[in-house]
Amino acid sequence: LIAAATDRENLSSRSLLISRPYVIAMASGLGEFAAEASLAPDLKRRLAERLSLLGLALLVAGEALRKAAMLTARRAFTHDIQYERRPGHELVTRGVYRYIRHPGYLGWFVWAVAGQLLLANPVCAVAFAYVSWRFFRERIAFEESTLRRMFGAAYDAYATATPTFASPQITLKDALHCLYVYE
Ligand SMILES: C[S@@+](CC[C@H](N)C(=O)[O-])C[C@H]1O[C@@H](n2cnc3c(N)ncnc32)[C@H](O)[C@@H]1O
Repeated sequence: LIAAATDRENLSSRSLLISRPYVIAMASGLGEFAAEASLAPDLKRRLAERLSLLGLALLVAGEALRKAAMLTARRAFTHDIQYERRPGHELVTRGVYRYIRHPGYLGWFVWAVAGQLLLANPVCAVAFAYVSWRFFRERIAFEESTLRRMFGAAYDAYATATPTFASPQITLKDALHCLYVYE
């Protein structure tokens, strides 16, 4: 509905973001839930008591952040990464984009992991976090190379002043190394 309201011209069934990897990921989540609930129901209940409320809160927060990003960027929030600057495509640095680069991706990331916490699925929660973090790290690196070409020094200044969550410069190995060194 928000995609229809903000960028009706480019609306298609692809706007629903339902791809093969997405269906496989969701099926894995349901599979883990069913397997654990039938093999170890008590453990699953205890896990759910600890994780489900947190999962629900994060699910709502992630979804709200993504919707806020779409409503802020409007027509700049295209489904596919743009290679060339379209007429009217301005650099968005207001609203949620003031606090973080790629709030839409962060919202999706939080929403995806939170769904698995809500289901009390430890294996899929870790797997979703790892796979989607890697995916966004690569996508952000590519998207930012196009944004730098389109907006030049203005994008450099924005990127210097505003952090992002899956920095193209930091790998998971680097992040774990920092945790190990500074713990
Ligand atoms: C699916 S949208 C995702 C937007 C952003 N990465 C986010 O997570 O909120 C992808 C399009 O957004 C555009 N885009 C990303 N950040 C932008 C910004 N700060 N200002 C203008 N356009 C942006 C890119 O050119 C790309 O075509």
